[in-house]
Amino acid sequence: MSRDEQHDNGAASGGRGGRPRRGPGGGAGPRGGGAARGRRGPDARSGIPDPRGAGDRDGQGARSGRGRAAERRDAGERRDRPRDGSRRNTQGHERNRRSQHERSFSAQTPGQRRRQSDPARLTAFRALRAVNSEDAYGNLVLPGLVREHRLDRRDAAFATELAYGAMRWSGTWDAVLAQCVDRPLEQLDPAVLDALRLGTHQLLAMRVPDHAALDATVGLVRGEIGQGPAGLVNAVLRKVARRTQEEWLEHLSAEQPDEWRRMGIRHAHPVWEIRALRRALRATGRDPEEITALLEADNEAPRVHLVALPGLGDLAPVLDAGAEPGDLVADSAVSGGGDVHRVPGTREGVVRVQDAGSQLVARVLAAAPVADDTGHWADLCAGPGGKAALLAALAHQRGASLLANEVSEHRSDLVRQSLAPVPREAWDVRTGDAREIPSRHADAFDRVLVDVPCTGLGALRRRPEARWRRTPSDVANLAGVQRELLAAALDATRPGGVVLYATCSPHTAETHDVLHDLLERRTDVAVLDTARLAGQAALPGAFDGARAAGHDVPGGGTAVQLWPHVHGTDAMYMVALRKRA
Ligand SMILES: C[S@@+](CC[C@H](N)C(=O)[O-])C[C@H]1O[C@@H](n2cnc3c(N)ncnc32)[C@H](O)[C@@H]1O
Repeated sequence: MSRDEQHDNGAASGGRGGRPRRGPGGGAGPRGGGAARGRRGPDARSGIPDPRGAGDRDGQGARSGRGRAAERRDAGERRDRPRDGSRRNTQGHERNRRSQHERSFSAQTPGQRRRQSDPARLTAFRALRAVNSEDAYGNLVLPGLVREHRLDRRDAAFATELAYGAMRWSGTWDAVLAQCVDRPLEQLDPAVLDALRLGTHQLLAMRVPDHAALDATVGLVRGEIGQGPAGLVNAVLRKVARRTQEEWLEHLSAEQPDEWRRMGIRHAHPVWEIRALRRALRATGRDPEEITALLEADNEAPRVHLVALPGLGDLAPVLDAGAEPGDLVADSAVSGGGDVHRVPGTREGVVRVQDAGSQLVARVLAAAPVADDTGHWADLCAGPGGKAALLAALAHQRGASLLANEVSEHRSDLVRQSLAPVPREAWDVRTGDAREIPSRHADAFDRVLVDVPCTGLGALRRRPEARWRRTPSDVANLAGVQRELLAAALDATRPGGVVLYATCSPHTAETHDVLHDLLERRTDVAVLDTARLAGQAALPGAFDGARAAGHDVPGGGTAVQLWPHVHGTDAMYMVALRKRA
């Protein structure tokens, strides 16, 4: 199983978190709700991910974000609810009689009647603590905690939605909490603040009855932190519960000084990222007004894309098992749900989870025309190895071989693991700084992939906490190494060979500006028509009409920018360059 979706700077994974409910306008607000009181309108979505995907190690999200458990709960709810909208059970007794202004819920949730914290909420709490106090990656830490707490599928799905949801929406929930706590949030014990975020997510974005969210969160705090803070948490969450999600969003939005901040609240993204994403849409020829759709897509759990390594894996059993054929690249599929580790071929590593955008990157490099290809290919920034495995399999089919380089020892090990299913003669792994490669391998390779370390702003669906962790200074800090790695890639490429510069960030400082600076400095490089290469490497029609992904590059040639809301992939950027003879 590829782990390339799991790690920072790569097409990291995560997205098992459930998707927040769609807002009244169809947007993915944390808790849409239609009518003002409609916390759970008839079309509301549970936001609870498919429990069948909850334990997958790759970390990609369950496709629907909606699980059997939620469906069972809904089914129970529908049985109980007569057409007149009152809530009667099968014996006709009316239950939960409330005024129109009170909230109603259908879900039975883990620990609903327990006074102490239950394992699902404890798991979510520990995941959130690890992320916020130890800088752990949510999508890496949660699966281990789920195993440690021996959660069944339903509780695993609940814990996942709760943890990922609280991570994803923490900026918005903090704005809510700031109005309910009588002191600056920074003055709270960080563990208490995390518990409040979890409680708020249950109250505003999940099908958890108020009393259950309150009791369970207070019980959690009592058990994990102490009796003192339990009182504070109780009082604060009662204030949170006085408004619906939509009412909170309206209220907070009305206080914002401008549209950027309103968007930030409503779509749970930092303002600087919204500005950068909107700028990137415009720079790549798309309508900047697509920003809302993009932010909503970022808040959805990604569909689980699978790839069969060419010549090694077979998609037929995967499709027989319920997956759908992918619509972007050959040999790909979209999981139909369930535990991807049971998909035939995953155990052997010849079928693996990989975002279709990442698959396309490898295929574009392999498809670029190179006269007299001598079969020397390189991947300069290979860890953890997802693209390297696909490239090596493609190389093997052509009698070529891949040098997969990675600076980190640990990630080099992951690259080796990832490459293991590919015949050994088709690859080698080097551990070291790619910027040193030209000193030993100048003008050596026919095809070079340089998938640079980046902010990962194109992979926010997979990494629930990443958006709040990144800062504009990260962009500036990465600028130098991105330029140096691209220069090294060109120096390591033989005249006539091709370099593919790729990044899973659409930020123009990591895409357009890097390319622009290179073209200013070097005369030995020509930008290829990357859009055409991508069209040839992709399935027919993949980029037709509104799905077009290419845009012109100053001075000639094109680059490709994929988008989650358009292509259903990470926002991968790629541009192919020919080193002039
Ligand atoms: C975006 S990730 C690559 C993802 C990878 N291509 C895949 O598909 O699995 C960038 C990688 O570059 C590595 N890296 C960062 N600086 C590097 C350097 N100077 N030389 C080589 N690798 C570097 C990082 O450790 C990280 O593993």
